[in-house]
Amino acid sequence: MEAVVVKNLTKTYGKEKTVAVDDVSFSVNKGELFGLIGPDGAGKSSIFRMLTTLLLPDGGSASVDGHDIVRDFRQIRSSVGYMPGKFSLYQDLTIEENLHFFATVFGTTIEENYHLIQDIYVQIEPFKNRRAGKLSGGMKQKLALCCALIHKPTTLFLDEPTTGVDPVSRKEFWEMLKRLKEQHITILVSTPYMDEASLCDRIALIQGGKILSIDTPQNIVNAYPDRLLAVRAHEMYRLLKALESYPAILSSYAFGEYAHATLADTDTEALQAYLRGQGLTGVEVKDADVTIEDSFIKLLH
Ligand SMILES: Nc1ncnc2c1ncn2[C@@H]1O[C@H](COP(=O)(O)OP(=O)(O)OP(=O)(O)O)[C@@H](O)[C@H]1O
Repeated sequence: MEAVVVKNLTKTYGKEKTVAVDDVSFSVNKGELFGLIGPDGAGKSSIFRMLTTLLLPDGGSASVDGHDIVRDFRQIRSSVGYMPGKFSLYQDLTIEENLHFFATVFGTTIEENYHLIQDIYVQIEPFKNRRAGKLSGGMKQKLALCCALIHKPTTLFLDEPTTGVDPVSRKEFWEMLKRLKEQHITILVSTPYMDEASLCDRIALIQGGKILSIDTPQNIVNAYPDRLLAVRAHEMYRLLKALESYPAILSSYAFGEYAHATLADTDTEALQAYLRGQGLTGVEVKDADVTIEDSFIKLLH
């Protein structure tokens, strides 16, 4: 059963008609954790804002729980939860007041749906009288998630929930999402962090308003067409320069302490000899495990 269906959705901005979302189609199954993965400006927020009825599309159509995003905006607004990219809560209200406010707006109470937020809320409850503006990034994020959940949405839209959040809070946040999935809530999450892609059931890789690929993270990685090499030497900058000028090179880029490279041939011995011939020391060439980031880079070219 599909919770979200997007067909040829398009959005342009301004007189110049900058295309932010370009003929995008995908669907999300009920109870799925679906990720929109792409860099800043890829069009993720525009898609989420159209699906939550805050922005009108210029073309195409979409539905959430069978409701059309233009015609049935009222039903969608009462049934979805949305956590925008920028912190959107009332800075002058306390944690408890913010939560109470959101519950009241949706005609419910904190008590009625407390079971949904309990796991998350207990972590910020000791500070419930602190104003939202005075919270740390991780705490703000937890409060925003509680506020987006308090009316028991069927579908949750989380726009870059972990941007600017420390690594420990990021990990905790994804664990919270896993637990929410068990409550049968459909979750759409956007992120620029490629390492978070593997935590989703399925992902759409997006760039320049276009979807490059949609599949499970594992299938996307498995579809990588080339043999990927991890290459190391004592001097990274010189290594990258040498790789660029290697005759059989197809692609090369820095990847942590290694360079990742693909070749037109399979002769890694010849590559090592070439690099040593260029005066590089500490040369190591081995097969690399393909990551979503490698797949993304490949799809971009
Ligand atoms: N209100 C607007 N007016 C003009 N251009 C806009 C507007 N909102 C977004 N854009 C442009 O549309 C493109 C897509 O932006 P969008 O915010 O949807 O991307 P994103 O993937 O969510 O990235 P970000 O993390 O930067 O928000 C970008 O080029 C952006 O500059």
